[in-house]
Amino acid sequence: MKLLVFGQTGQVAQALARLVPEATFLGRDRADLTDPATCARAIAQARPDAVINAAAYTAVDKAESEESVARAVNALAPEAMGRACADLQVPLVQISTDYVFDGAGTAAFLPDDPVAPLGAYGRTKAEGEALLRATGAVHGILRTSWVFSADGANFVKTMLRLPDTRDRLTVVGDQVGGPTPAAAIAQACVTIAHGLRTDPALSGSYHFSGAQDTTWADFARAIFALSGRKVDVVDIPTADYPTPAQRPLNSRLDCTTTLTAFGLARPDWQAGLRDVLTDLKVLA
Ligand SMILES: NC(=O)C1=CN([C@@H]2O[C@H](COP(=O)(O)OP(=O)(O)OC[C@H]3O[C@@H](n4cnc5c(N)ncnc54)[C@H](OP(=O)(O)O)[C@@H]3O)[C@@H](O)[C@H]2O)C=CC1
Ligand SMILES: Cc1cn([C@H]2C[C@H](O)[C@@H](COP(=O)(O)OP(=O)(O)O[C@H]3O[C@@H](C)C(=O)[C@@H](O)[C@H]3O)O2)c(=O)[nH]c1=O
Ligand SMILES: [Mg+2]
Repeated sequence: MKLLVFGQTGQVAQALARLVPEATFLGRDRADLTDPATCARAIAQARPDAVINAAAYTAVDKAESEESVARAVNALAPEAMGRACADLQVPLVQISTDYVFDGAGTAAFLPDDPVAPLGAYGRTKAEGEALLRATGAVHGILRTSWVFSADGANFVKTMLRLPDTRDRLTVVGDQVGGPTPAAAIAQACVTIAHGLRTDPALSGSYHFSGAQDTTWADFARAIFALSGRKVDVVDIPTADYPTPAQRPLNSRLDCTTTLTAFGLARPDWQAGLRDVLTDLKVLA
C-alpha cells in the first residue's frame, strides 16, 4: 500500500515514520496546511493508495488568539485533502480529539455523540471533521486524547523537565481521560487505512484512547514514580489552573466500535509510558 502522510515532525508523524518508513512524509516545507490547495495538489500528484493526516495546529491555548490559522490547518486543509481523496477514491485517515466534546457528565463519549467544543482548538478540529465528512471521501476520523511520546512536546516531557530542585507540583486532578501513546495511534491509523481500503463501508468516526482512564495528577504521579523521582504531586481543581482555553473535565472516550470494526483495543498507557521512558533513557 502506497501511503502518503501529512506531517513529519509531530509525535504521531514520527511514530508513523518508525512504523512505515517506506511511506511518503510531507513536512511543512512540502505541504503547508495553511495552504489547503497545496495539500490537495500533493495528493493528486502522489496518487497514493491511502492518506493519513498527522499534521495539525495543536497549541490549545495559542489557538484562542490565532483561530483563523488554526482553522485553516485543522479544518480547511482536511477538507481539501478529503476532496482530493474523494477524486482518487482513496481513504483519508484524519486524527481528531477529545476536545471536540464539552466534557459534561461522567459517561464515556460515543463517536456519534454531539460535539460541543469549549475552545478554539476543539472548534477547528470539529469543523474539520464535519467538512471532511461532507466531501464524500471514504474516511476514518480517529479521535484520540492526551498523546505522549519520546518525540515532540507533550505532558510527559513537560513533567520530566521539572527542575531537580522541585519536590512538589500542583496538577489538575479533576480532568479525566486516557493518555495515549503516539506509537499506538500510528498503528491504529495504518490498520484503519488498510481496513477502509478493504471495506469502504467502515467509513466513519472512531475513538481510540489509552486505558485506564485517569487524571492528569495521577498521570504525573505515574511519570515521577517510574522515573524514580520523589515529587509530591498535589491535586488541584481546574479552577486553580487558569489557562486561556477551557479544557473538558470529562475526556472519557468509548472505544468499543474501534475494536469491533478494526480489532483495535485500547492501548495500555502504563506500558506505553514505560516504553517512552526507556526511549528517553530515563528508565533502564
Ligand atoms: N497532542 C495531543 O495531545 C493530541 C493530538 N491529537 C491530534 O493528533 C494529531 C497528531 O498530533 P501530534 O502528533 O500530537 O501533533 P504535534 O503537536 O506533535 O505536531 C503537530 C504537527 O503538525 C505540523 N503542523 C502544524 N502546523 C502545520 C502547517 N501549517 N503545515 C504543515 N504542518 C503543520 C507540525 O509541523 P511543524 O513541526 O513544522 O510545526 C507537526 O508536525 C493531530 O491531529 C492532533 O489534533 C488528538 C488528541 C490529543
Ligand atoms: C504543566 C502542568 C499542566 N497542568 C494541567 C493543565 C492541563 O489541564 C493538563 C495538561 O496540560 P497540557 O498543556 O499538556 O494539556 P493540553 O495541551 O491541553 O493537552 C491537549 O492537547 C490537545 C492537542 C489535545 O488534543 C488533547 O487531547 C490534550 O492532550 O495539565 C497542571 O495542572 N500542572 C502543570 O504543572
Ligand atoms: Mg499542550
